[in-house]
Amino acid sequence: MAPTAATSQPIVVSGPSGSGKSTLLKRLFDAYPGKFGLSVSHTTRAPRQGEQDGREYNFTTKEKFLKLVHEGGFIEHAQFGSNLYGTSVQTVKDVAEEGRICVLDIEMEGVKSVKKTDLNPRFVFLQPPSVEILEQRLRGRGTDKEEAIQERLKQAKHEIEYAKQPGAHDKIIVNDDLETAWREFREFCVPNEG
Ligand SMILES: Nc1ncnc2c1ncn2[C@@H]1O[C@H](COP(=O)(O)OP(=O)(O)OP(=O)(O)O)[C@@H](O)[C@H]1O
Repeated sequence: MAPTAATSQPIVVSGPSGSGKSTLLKRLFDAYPGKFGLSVSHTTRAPRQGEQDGREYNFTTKEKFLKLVHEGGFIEHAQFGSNLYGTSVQTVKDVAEEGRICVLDIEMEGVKSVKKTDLNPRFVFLQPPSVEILEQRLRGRGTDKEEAIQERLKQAKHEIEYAKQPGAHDKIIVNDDLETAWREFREFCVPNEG
């Protein structure tokens, strides 16, 4: 069954690490069960506590990852720190075939690559109120080592610069007050619900 254009257009959610993507996506999925589906990314990084293969990520080896790259299996892939991350074409197709709106949670290089495909998604960028607040949130989350935090902050500055380019995103949401950000995010993802 072919979904209608309005329902099949994927949504690309991007923003620096720690900008609140997971927080807002969790709310969205809880609020609208069955409506959206995440494309599960591939990664070569080790699972964090509580993460499940095939749920947060498809955890894989560097060798298998590179094989899929050669086969043209990724929409986008990028290296962050010493780890590879990617979104496979197949996982996006899998979501659409289930009749869900596919949500892609990807970073800047991925956003640029998706723009080269024929997926025609809508792009929303989550922006931290400032780099200082982003740093506080990353520390508060307690999942990253100092080196990783510094790497994420450096990358965040590039993402924020890129987001300033006209046409980079359809919507920029500053995640200052969480409730305000949630309202804006929900309105973007589900435009017709008052
Ligand atoms: N508006 C907000 N005010 C205060 N804290 C927030 C807000 N939004 C998110 N946070 C907190 O900031 C931290 C980072 O948020 P989250 O893990 O959702 O980021 P992320 O963009 O998914 O990061 P990653 O890309 O690394 O997975 C979390 O501890 C979260 O609870």
